[in-house]
Amino acid sequence: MWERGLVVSAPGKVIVHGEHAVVHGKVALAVALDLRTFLRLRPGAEGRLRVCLPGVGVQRSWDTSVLRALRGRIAADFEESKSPSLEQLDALREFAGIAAEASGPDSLATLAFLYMCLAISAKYGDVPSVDILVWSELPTGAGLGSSAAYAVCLAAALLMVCGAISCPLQEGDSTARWTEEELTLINSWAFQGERVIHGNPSGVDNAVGTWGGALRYQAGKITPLKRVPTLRILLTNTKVPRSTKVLVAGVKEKILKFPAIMNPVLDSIDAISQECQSVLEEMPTNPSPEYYPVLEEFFDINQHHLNVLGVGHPSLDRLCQVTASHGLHSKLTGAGGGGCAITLLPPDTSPLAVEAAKQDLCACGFECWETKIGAPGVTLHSLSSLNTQVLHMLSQS
Ligand SMILES: Nc1ncnc2c1ncn2[C@@H]1O[C@H](COP(=O)(O)OP(=O)(O)O)[C@@H](O)[C@H]1O
Ligand SMILES: C[C@@](O)(CCOP(=O)(O)O)CC(=O)O
Ligand SMILES: [Mg+2]
Repeated sequence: MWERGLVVSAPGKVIVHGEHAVVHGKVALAVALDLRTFLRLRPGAEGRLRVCLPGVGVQRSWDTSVLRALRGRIAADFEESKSPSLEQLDALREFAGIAAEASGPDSLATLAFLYMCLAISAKYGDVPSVDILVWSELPTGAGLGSSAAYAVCLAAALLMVCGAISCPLQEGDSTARWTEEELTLINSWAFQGERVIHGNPSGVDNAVGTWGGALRYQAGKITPLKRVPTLRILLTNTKVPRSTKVLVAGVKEKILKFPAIMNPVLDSIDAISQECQSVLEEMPTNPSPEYYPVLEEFFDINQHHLNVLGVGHPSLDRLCQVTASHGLHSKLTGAGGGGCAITLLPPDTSPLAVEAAKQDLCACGFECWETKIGAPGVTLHSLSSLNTQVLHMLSQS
């Protein structure tokens, strides 16, 4: 089974409420999305580690002996609970030929890969001779947690290859998942990968990528939501690029500059997340329209708060105006500054209104699609269980 290769996948996410505030210890509600990142793991040439990341234009390979020597130089103490140090990241940048100020997707993805590979192999085994290819259905840098899905896939694959977690797929199985204990380890290492990419992540994205479903997240505490109704959600990508790292740093700066003004905003976002959780948990599985106005008001209020935090964007204002003109309510999701927004589609919305809203959004140059939420977390797949598009994308090298 291993000779032919294995595939690990992890879902993206939608933050319903609590983005940014969650970095400062407040509550966030997040759900896994039915768009996934896939990682193909194959035995490589002896003594070579190869990584191919077509989504960010990276194709690199290294001698495992060279990586082992580098690991020896920066080993300090790699732990799943310990942040990558500035010195370690500088050494990895120098090794990979990445300029100190480089923050492009290719640089961050290579850096996260090298960090996770060296740290995990230092703790659990040897630098593996493997070929790794990562391909994603998720847009990169659009607020849907592509960085976390990437880090979760890498953590699961590297921990498995180093023997720190089992390979749960039995002959004949199409998919398999790991035990709670193994998932906890995957999540901790994925968090370190997110740290390389985001600087100061809250951990909510990697938690959803690992566990899937719908959850409440606060300061590292993950609580699955008791009941989640079937909600119809329209996802719209403004296609305006932005970096989570830069936006998170901007919010921190604003809080430090105006604590008395900004902290109440964070508290209010926290209250929205908590109220929204109560409303969702009280809703029946297929809720009738009268449950929706309060959820719509929460969207509107939070969108204003996120603008106050400085993570809005004219494209997002436009998006909210377009959907409002069809009686629909939207808010940004993820880091903002462009990227994606979510629009609630109550069951009594006429199909014509939804179609008209979609057309107007597309006319703005945005891309939108309806989505299912609550997908499974990190999963191991047999090759034969994957659809042809995924197989095709994973066969490039
Ligand atoms: N498929 C992928 N392959 C490699 N790296 C990826 C992939 N998807 C995301 N990344 C990494 O994650 C970064 C985007 O993360 P971020 O700015 O947090 O946006 P988001 O998580 O909202 O998509 C990219 O710059 C890249 O380094
Ligand atoms: C802004 C934030 O709350 C979510 C970022 O999500 P994304 O990277 O934009 O998908 C940051 C975090 O929670 O780490
Ligand atoms: Mg991210």
